[in-house]
Amino acid sequence: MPASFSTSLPTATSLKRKLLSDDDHESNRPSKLPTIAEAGTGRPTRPLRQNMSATNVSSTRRLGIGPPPLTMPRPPVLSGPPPATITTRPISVALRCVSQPKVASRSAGTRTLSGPQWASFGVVGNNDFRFQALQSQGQSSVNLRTAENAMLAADMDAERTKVAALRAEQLTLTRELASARTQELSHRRELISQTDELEALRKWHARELLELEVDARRRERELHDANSNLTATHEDLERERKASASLKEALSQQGAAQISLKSQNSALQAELASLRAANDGTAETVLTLRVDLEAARRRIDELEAEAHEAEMVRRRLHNMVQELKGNIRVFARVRPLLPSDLSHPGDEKAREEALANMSFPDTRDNREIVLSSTSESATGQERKESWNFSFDRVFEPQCTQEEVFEEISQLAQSCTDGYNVCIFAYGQTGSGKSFTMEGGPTSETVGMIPRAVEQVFQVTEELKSKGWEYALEGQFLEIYNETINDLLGKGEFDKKKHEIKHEKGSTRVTDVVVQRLRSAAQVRSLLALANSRRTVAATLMNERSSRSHSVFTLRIRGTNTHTGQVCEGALNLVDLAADRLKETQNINKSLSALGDVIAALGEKSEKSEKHIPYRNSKLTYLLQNSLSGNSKTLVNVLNLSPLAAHLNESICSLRFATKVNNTQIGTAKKQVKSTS
Ligand SMILES: Nc1ncnc2c1ncn2[C@@H]1O[C@H](COP(=O)(O)OP(=O)(O)OP(=O)(O)O)[C@@H](O)[C@H]1O
Repeated sequence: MPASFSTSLPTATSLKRKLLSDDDHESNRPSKLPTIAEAGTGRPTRPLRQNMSATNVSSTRRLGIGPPPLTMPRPPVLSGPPPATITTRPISVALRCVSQPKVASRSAGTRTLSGPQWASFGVVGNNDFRFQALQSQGQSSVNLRTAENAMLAADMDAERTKVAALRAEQLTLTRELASARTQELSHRRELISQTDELEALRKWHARELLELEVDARRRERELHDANSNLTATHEDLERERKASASLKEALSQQGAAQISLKSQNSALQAELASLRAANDGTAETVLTLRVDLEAARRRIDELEAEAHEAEMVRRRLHNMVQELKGNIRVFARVRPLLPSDLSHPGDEKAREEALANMSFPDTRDNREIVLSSTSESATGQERKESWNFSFDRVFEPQCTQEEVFEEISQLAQSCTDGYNVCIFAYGQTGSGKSFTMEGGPTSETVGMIPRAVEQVFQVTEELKSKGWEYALEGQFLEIYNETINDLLGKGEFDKKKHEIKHEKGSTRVTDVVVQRLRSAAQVRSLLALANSRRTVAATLMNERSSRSHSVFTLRIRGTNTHTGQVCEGALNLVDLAADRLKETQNINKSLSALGDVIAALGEKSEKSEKHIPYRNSKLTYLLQNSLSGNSKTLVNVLNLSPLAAHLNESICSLRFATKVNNTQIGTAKKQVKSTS
């Protein structure tokens, strides 16, 4: 580890620092050496012999043996022969003799006088003698001193020689010391360079170690990746093994199946061979049959052409029949008595009393209705009255919707042939107009509008095979108080202004929804929507439903792709309102306007210049195109209440219907154009 490595090895810097500190130490070392100054004084601090032997040892150590030379004091090396034993004692003794007034030891020829002697000398009183003695004594001491000085000078010379020798030796030692220091310095430099080298090596090792660690980590990661790859591969392998096992299983099953197929194949091959043999036999038959088929196809084409011709004939005949029946037809329908008509539905007598006296004498053609009543005259006599009416058809209370529609369905066929058909339902309130036109929710009670639409779709579907393509459109309007409302619009009753426009033989009402019709089911949902809107409007305004007319218009445009013929027809299904306020006095305004238009149309067929008052009501103006011209067929379904209480109103309605029924408005002609 690099950390342990760095702690175990001293750094180069620390090592250098140590070496430099040693240098400083060494630089102080000469203080430990004997100083020249001391030697110069002539008073060496140590005995020379000792010094010399120490120098020798030191020299020996400098040559590489023993402890490091720089740490030990280095005495001067004496290169010369050991000096002669020199004692300073005689000199010091001589000097002491010179300085001292009395000399303790004298040569044998000298006599030393004591004090008492000097005293006795004077006492004797011979001054010359004493002077001579003293003079001789002085002379001898001068001589002595001279001799001693000569000896001292000789000693001094000898000492000086020694000092010079010592100085020479010191110089040599100094040089040696300098060379030793140079040597040491070079060693230290060497050591520093080695330390640097060591440091570089350590760094290199540290780098190497780091790289090795990085490499080791990378390898560890690679190993980990390799391990996970190996695991995934193991899993894949396991899956593959399983798949392989299941494939083997499937293969063995396929093998078994193949074997059975092979056997089946060989059986089939045998069968094929026999069939081929049979086929060869029938080839001739096939050829004959093909010829026959070709002849049959030609015959079919001829027959289809004949069928088309027959269809055209059928249409002509159908419409001739309709025309012969009259282009104004009136049906009277009496609704059954309802439980809601009676205060006590279970009471049979009350039931009989509630019912008006109605009879239907024409049991074969069902064309008659007879109403009768018994009243008391002013004289108190019983007065019997009866009213007999005859129409194209009278439906008794038990007649079903289907029976009523049978009479109308032929006219739906006429619409697809290009005729304009108007079917009006009218009668007093609660007589069953809505029931007749729209009907109930079940398939038995479905009214004339849904049935007629269904019929038209059915016919257009059948005529497709004869080259006819039809486009159907529907609109549903309400006329209330001479205002038109769109029952398929947004339900904004009596707010929007809709205008009736007659252009090129067709009628258009502005701003109303004209829905493209694709199925009878779609028409049913449109009728439900219109009814819900009418109900909402009726809830908001009382009596509205009995005063508003509804007009459902189905426009049919057919194109024959074979012949290019185009025919346009319209089916108008009108639920006429009965104004309760006026119905007791007269028929309501729209109905009377309709009666006037029909009457004028009847007169016009006799006098060609007759004015037709279409504009007298919104209803007649709206239906102008369907009422005028040669393309019209009118059906009036008069609904009657069975109640005795409504007898007068019923008679009134029956009279109006008779008036309409007696009108002839000319022969209807279909609207056929040619695109070519
Ligand atoms: N042929 C019928 N068979 C059974 N029920 C009938 C028949 N005709 C009418 N009804 C019932 O008589 C009631 C009144 O009929 P409907 O609402 O059709 O009269 P309406 O003439 O349209 O009345 P209004 O003018 O007030 O709208 C309804 O409940 C209806 O179901």
